[in-house]
Amino acid sequence: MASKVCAAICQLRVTADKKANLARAGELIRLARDQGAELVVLSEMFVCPYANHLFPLYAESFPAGEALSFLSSVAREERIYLVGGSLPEKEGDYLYNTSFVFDPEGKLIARYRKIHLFDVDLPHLRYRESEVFQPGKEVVVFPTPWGKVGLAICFDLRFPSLFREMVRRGAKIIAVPAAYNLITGPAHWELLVRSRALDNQAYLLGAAPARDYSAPYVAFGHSLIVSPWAEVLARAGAGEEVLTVTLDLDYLERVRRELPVLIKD
Ligand SMILES: NC(=O)CCC(=O)C(=O)O
Repeated sequence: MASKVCAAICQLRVTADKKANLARAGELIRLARDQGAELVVLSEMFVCPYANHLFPLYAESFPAGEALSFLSSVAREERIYLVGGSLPEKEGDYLYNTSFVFDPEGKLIARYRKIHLFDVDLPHLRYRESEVFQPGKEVVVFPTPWGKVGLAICFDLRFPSLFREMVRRGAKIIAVPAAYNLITGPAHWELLVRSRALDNQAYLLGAAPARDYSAPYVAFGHSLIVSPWAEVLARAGAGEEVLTVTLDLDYLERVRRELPVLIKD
């Protein structure tokens, strides 16, 4: 098993034009590849603005769909493991907020449906993802040459037991496509990503979209790559950006050995 992997997050500005979003995602993924990335993560809803009324219009049913075929092709062309952020997935009569993962052959190797839907009633932010999406039911980790990678989406970050379950199943790296906002983002985003890294002694890849004040839901930005010691290894600003960091799995094993909290759980 290889002990080092160059991981990247592509923080892109999402527009209402799906084709343009895919083209831009392709450019940023190629930029990440030029910087050595072998594992690339996109944000939650990288294909469409984050808005309940739009999700059904952009939904795709595996294996058909523009975004799904784009993800598979770019993973194959660039020879990367690609965590395709998330997109609205349609199966039968139901929609899910789903992350699809492709391997360097372009083959689908994992599919995670967001378990904890974003239903909140804050003074300046009311959101009800459950009005359009069904919650997922399955915890997902997938194998890579560097060890197992777990998947969570955005609001899931607030539910530590999900992360602990991924770690029980062997996850060393956890990819979190997300889209925090200007209310909860400044207050909680970094704290949550670092907390989940700390309590699971895992690498966390928190992938956000770039901020766009003209969007119906203004994303916070500030994608993060955090170490098993909860250090921020890379932090994006609010605009478009590619983050790349080499993750050292021997270091992770050292942290878990020297501070053995997981085995006592
Ligand atoms: N899309 C989401 O799940 C947003 C989650 C969020 O902003 C939070 O505060 O949690």
